[in-house]
Amino acid sequence: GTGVVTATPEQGDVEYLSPVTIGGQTINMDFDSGSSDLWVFNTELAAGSQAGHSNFNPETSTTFQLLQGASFEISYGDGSGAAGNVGTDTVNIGGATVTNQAVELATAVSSSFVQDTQSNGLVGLAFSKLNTIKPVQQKTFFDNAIATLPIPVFTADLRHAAVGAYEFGNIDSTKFNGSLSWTDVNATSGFWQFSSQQFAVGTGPTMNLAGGQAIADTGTTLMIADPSIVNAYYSQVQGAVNNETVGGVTFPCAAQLPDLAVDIGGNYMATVRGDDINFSPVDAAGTTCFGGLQAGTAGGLQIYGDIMFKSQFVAFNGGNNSIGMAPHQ
Ligand SMILES: NCc1ccc(-c2ccco2)nc1
Repeated sequence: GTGVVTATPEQGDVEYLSPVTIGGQTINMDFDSGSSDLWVFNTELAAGSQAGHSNFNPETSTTFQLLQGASFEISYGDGSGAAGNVGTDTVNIGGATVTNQAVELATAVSSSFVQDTQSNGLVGLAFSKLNTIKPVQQKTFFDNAIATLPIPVFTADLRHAAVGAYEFGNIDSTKFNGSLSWTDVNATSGFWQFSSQQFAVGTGPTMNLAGGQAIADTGTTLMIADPSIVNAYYSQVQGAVNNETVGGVTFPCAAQLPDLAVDIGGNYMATVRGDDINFSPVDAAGTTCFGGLQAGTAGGLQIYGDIMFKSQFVAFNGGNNSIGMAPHQ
């Protein structure tokens, strides 16, 4: 069957939370197309870490089974991480159900996760080759569900400061304008990765980024692009500066931000709305704002995170390893 759940943004669109039912217990979690572990806050965690969270209780789930001797340990690009034990249980996401899903019970989580009491774990939706469970790697929810879905797809419909949705096994064509543009994905790295070699700032000329590669990552808040793109973009924004103290580019909150179009696999130019690149104020007065577009390393993998998803409806096809995109309806 299919499954559909809400995707509710935290304050400031920092991340999006969706209800997941594990062994009959419903817990709000962060769906992350940039990683491949499903781990959850739980009653095995130290009380101080559990405080304020929804904690899965494996003892009250009649379907939970410990996976003897299995463990996980994951660290993310933002320096956060989690580690712990592993079991299996029935996981139901909006109706799409997997009866023997690996559920990773964190016994240690980094402080940024503890402090984010809205989020109680991650559902990894990248390729299973990135799963960190040892000694035997386990599959993602999507990998386990895919054969039972009417079509081998999940979609992300993320919105600025509004409730969106994740859907499994169906593409809701009322959620986007026109037709989806499809692009082959290179799954070698385990990410939903595609070439992204051209870009345009506002109504300006199309510019080249030879060899550019990017991933579609719902678990990253911002859009991390090559410095050449970031410099070209903010050269068009009055008062934009690289603010070392704050850790990225800031500009006056009143600035008029141009749109940014980026190439998706040579087939489609995805336009990211300028308004969404005005991410958040850094000062109480709301005078200086932090950019939703920030620089990665030159020539490195670009990370198209939630800033892009707020402009584009995205379908992830695990049947033929492709990604479909179109502007939101
Ligand atoms: N890209 C994976 C990811 C997702 C969320 C988080 C996170 C840290 C604190 C709260 O959430 N870190 C990394």
